[in-house]
Amino acid sequence: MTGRSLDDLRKSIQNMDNRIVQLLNERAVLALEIGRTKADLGMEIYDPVQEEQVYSRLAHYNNGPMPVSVLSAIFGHVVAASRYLQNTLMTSLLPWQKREGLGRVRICIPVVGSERDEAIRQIHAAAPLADLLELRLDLIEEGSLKELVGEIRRNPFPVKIVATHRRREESGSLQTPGEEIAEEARIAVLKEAILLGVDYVDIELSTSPVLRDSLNELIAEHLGRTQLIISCHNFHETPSDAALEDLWRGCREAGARVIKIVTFARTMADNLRVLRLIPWSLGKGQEIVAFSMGELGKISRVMSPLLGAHFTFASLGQESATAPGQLTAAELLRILEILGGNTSEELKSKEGFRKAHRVQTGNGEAVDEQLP
Ligand SMILES: O=C1C[C@@](O)(C(=O)O)C[C@@H](O)[C@@H]1O
Repeated sequence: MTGRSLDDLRKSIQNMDNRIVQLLNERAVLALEIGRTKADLGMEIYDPVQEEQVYSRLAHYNNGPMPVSVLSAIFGHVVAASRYLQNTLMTSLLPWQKREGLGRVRICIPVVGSERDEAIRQIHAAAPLADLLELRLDLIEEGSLKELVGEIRRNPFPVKIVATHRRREESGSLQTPGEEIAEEARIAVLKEAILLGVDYVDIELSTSPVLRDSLNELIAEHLGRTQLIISCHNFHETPSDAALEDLWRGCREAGARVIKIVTFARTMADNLRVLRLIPWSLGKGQEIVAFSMGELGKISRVMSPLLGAHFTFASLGQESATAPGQLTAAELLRILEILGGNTSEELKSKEGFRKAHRVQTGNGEAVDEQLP
């Protein structure tokens, strides 16, 4: 016993909390500075090796009585907060969005870890970078849906949840005999997601109408908290304009809150045909996600949110990409930042960069281009 009164002890704790808040903010300022430097160097925000070093340094420094496991859990949030701030910094560097009055670019990161622990790791790594997390329930073999949803809700970053149990026929992977999950069982998982109050459930237009409608009915019974995404995926080509519009109409008639049309780009022009659907759909008051997959389709993943798509997909890392041509979230943010005209002072001062931006004036003189 120290002999100090409870009030006195609490006062000391309060002072200490205030100091911790101040230190956390000082740390946040440094993290933002690091974010800017990473952006200038074209580095990814998420750096697992560096994060590991933070934890081992702390374990080494720790003299107790705080157990290392608890300290690591606390710093897990601190590190995630830095990533979140760096991500916010990147997205706030998009001046044309302000000019055009467009909404913020929303990024959906799929969670695919086949083992429970890996799925949970991905949730915590992706949440600070994402606006939505897509639980790819067809690719997560272990872990209960309830646990994963709970894990997302408990993480400190506000992210919406998309529940997807992709039909084999539309997943881009080959069907393995005996592996296909019965349609009823697949729908049952999505129903569980609705009962858990996830924000979106994704169901393919090609699913039997009876099963599809049963999802919409359940959503209505639960006060419409969950939004139904009705999706179409074509891993081979981009169908004709008329066929794309037919797919759009099919999704609309099936009661989609958000229509999702994802095709494969065989030519650059395919991107234009898919992207055209976005302003066309928004003009009819219909939320939509539309882009093309594949190497040639990468550009459409960047363009679509700029045209007003409800969200775009990006992966946490290259190894967890769920579709051809999917960029990592860090790559996507970097491209958006570059497109936003934010060129760092350091880069601008480099000779090669200046040469590349030397322009001819009317009288033939070479001068540096005026950059934003
Ligand atoms: O439908 C989609 C889009 C996607 O296939 C892509 O191309 O990014 C990725 C999937 O995880 C998601 O369900």
